[in-house]
Amino acid sequence: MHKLLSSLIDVLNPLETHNTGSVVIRGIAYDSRDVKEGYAFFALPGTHTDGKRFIGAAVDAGASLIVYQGGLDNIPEGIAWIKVADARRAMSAFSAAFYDRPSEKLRIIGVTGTDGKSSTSYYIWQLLRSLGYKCGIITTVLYSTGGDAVPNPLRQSSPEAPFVHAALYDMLLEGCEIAVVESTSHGLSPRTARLADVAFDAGVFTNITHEHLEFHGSFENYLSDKAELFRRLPDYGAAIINLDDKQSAYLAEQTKARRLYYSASGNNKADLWAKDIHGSLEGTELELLTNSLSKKIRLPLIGEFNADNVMAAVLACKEITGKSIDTIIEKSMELKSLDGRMQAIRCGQPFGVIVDYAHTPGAFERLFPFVKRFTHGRIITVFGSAGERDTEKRPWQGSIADRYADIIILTDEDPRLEDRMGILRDIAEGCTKKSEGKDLFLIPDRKKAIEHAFGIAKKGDLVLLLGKGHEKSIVMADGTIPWHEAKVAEEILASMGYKI
Ligand SMILES: CC(=O)N[C@H]1[C@@H](OP(=O)(O)OP(=O)(O)OC[C@H]2O[C@@H](n3ccc(=O)[nH]c3=O)[C@H](O)[C@@H]2O)O[C@H](CO)[C@@H](O)[C@@H]1O[C@H](C)C(=O)N[C@@H](C)C(=O)N[C@H](CCC(=O)O)C(=O)O
Repeated sequence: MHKLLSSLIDVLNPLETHNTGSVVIRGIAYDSRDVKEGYAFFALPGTHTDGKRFIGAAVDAGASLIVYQGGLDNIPEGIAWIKVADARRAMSAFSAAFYDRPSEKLRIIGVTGTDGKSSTSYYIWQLLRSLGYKCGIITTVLYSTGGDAVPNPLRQSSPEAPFVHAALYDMLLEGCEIAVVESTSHGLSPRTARLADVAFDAGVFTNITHEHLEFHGSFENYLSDKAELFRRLPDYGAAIINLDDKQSAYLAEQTKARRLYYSASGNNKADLWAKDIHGSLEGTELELLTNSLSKKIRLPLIGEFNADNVMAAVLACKEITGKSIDTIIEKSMELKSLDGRMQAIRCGQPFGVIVDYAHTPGAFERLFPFVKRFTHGRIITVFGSAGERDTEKRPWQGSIADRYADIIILTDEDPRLEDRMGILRDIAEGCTKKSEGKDLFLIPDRKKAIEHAFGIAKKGDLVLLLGKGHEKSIVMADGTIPWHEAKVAEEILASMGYKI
């Protein structure tokens, strides 16, 4: 694919331009290591370094255009360059234009919230497919441009704008009508502008609790960044809101779109509400109600919180397709859960093992009381907290686990450049009822931590492995190591003599 720069230049709102006549653009990169012949290189300011330091490398790799913000000491000769006010914002607009604004030709459903975004997105995608629609999906866990979903190749949930628009473009080429885009607060934030030029038709809000305050600065900013999805909806669009969340009124005020509410707590002011939710480690039974319908269903999904996710998905599908809610609810009984989300590991061992991605206080508050109800023995939990991310949540995670778990084993999640033991000590501050060495263990090496958990687990106990879920790596100070929590758990069980 290629385009003349002259057909794209206006969307950049250039402050200064140089050599921009008859330049051909063949792709877009924000990392010099990804630049190929004819690419536009966006030099982005970063938290660790500045993209402008890599302009030389981008030129050597064949870049035909450099876009940057702020001052530049060595302006390269013999190449086109454009100075803009905000390089990330410019990259978003440029990416949308380069790929012919694919989001305007698809019906786009954005899903935001602290917890449940990926599952809800996946349920919407599955429901749409079972209703006969061809659709794509971009989530933390998986990704599809029209065919079967494959694991997300990136470590980002909301990827950078060039990836998003390229994926939406591929979806159109493959004949998709609808796309489901998991929309994180990072992606929606004007500071990253990753989703700034995606034309959403419907937005789903799952819930909001404490997370990513290292990035947003305050809960108010975090909430406001999430609300960006709702501000951006057109008046003919649909805003699907969890009525049970404290921020539902705020979210509703932020949009001119039609508002639809769901409630898992049985609030009949909602458009769709649930009652008699009974979960077990096998699935979830509940009754779904609207003003004109009541339907008892069984979801093959573990975790009562899935009632919220499924109701959100049902309403989103109804709004985007116009199909009857009855038909959509019927299809929800065949939904599959995401890899690493309440995934039971069964290798014949006498204790239970569940792998889940829960890594926020909100997710802990939902998960622990649920599993406690079905566990006759002890709860042994293994988890950590990400380095260089929200530090305030660490003791909070510890105190929730302290209330419900009998034994806590703290371990690496993604330490990054932080001191590994320091992170574990921060979490341990919240575990006031436990004593180190007795029912609290700090074992940074995640494999050793899981081995320890399995080693002490007895018949009837439940071992909860939290925080990694589907993720395929652990980010350490000196690089990334491959990881697959479910496989590691199975391998350790196999070494103990338990095999499927
Ligand atoms: C903390 C954060 O947001 N980091 C993002 C940021 O990285 P950074 O600021 O560290 O970049 P940097 O290392 O300083 O480099 C600056 C620039 O120089 C470039 N560079 C660097 C080296 C080189 O040799 N050549 C080169 O061109 C880099 O590609 C970058 O564009 O800019 C990068 C490029 O745009 C992003 O990929 C990166 O996201 C990383 C992967 C990340 O982990 N982001 C997380 C926090 C995130 O966005 N998470 C949310 C999930 C939220 C949720 O769970 O709800 C998400 O949507 O994924």
